[in-house]
Amino acid sequence: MAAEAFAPAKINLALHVTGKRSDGYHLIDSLVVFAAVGDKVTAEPSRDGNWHLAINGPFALGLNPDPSNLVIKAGKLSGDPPALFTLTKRLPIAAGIGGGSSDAAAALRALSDMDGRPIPQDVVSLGADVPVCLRAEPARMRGIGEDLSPVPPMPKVYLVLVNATRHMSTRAVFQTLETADNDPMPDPVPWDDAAALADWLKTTRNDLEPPARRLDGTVARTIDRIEDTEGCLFARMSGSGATCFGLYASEDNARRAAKAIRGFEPEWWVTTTTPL
Ligand SMILES: C[C@@](CO)(OP(=O)(O)O)[C@H](O)COP(=O)(O)OP(=O)(O)OC[C@H]1O[C@@H](n2ccc(N)nc2=O)[C@H](O)[C@@H]1O
Ligand SMILES: Nc1ncnc2c1ncn2[C@@H]1O[C@H](COP(=O)(O)OP(=O)(O)O)[C@@H](O)[C@H]1O
Repeated sequence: MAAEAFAPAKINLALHVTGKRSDGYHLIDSLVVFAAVGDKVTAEPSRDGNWHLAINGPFALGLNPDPSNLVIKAGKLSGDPPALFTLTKRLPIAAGIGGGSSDAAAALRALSDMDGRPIPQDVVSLGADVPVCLRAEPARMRGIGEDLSPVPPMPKVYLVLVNATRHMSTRAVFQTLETADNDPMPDPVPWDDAAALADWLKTTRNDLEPPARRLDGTVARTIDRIEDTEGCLFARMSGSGATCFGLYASEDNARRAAKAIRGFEPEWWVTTTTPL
């Protein structure tokens, strides 16, 4: 029997880099939320005993359906029997919104729903973002991504996600970071409304934004476009970029902002969404 799982976009509302491990991985302290926009992964039993992947959707052409795909890697980590996956790729690739990690987590969920197999233990071996993507709920993420703790509920907010459809290498952004030993994120506090969340975010950082801005000039342009829209309470880059988000209190403002940005930049990926 086939099983389907949603792979929501992951957004790092704040991301402090607080250290570096001896293996080169960085310690982070991040407020992560998930959005109602995302990919879809379907799993069904394989007829020939091999793992298979078919990819469709608006960003399908950017990916190869081969063993390097995180969906297949997740499947193999979960063990036999193999499955046939179908991935509907709606999120831009290498974009700082965890598309690959969220697909891997969705593949594990779909397999588990398909035949009851357990979710494997060592999911961080698939990618630092996979543990948080398996939970797919607001969280404070520490360590390299394996240390998760709950945060106060999100207030009603509207997000506009904007990507100039440029791939950004996570590895290159971490390598361009000047200082790894930075202050941790302040403890999250209950946020009454969108304005309170925006005010709190102003006391935080994304330490990967300065190196990403140095690597790709479209990051600054993307933030400028978002900040110029009416009702934008806060704008920042997510993860290692290059997707940036704008935060709004009203759905109308978010929709109008997305329309205005699309008008200026018709080639960019622009979407309105809400945190899950
Ligand atoms: C930066 C973050 C923030 O949520 O998100 P994205 O921008 O990828 O969405 C994540 O830490 C990314 O997680 P993920 O994309 O799974 O990274 P991985 O595949 O494990 O690592 C890719 C490369 O990034 C670097 N890396 C990644 C995570 C980390 N905590 N420290 C690192 O130094 C390493 O050079 C590694 O080889
Ligand atoms: N299913 C997948 N979706 C997206 N990227 C994938 C997938 N499988 C493997 N990758 C590779 O993982 C890398 C990171 O992609 P992605 O997870 O979209 O970005 P980010 O980590 O910046 O959020 C890309 O170089 C991409 O080729």
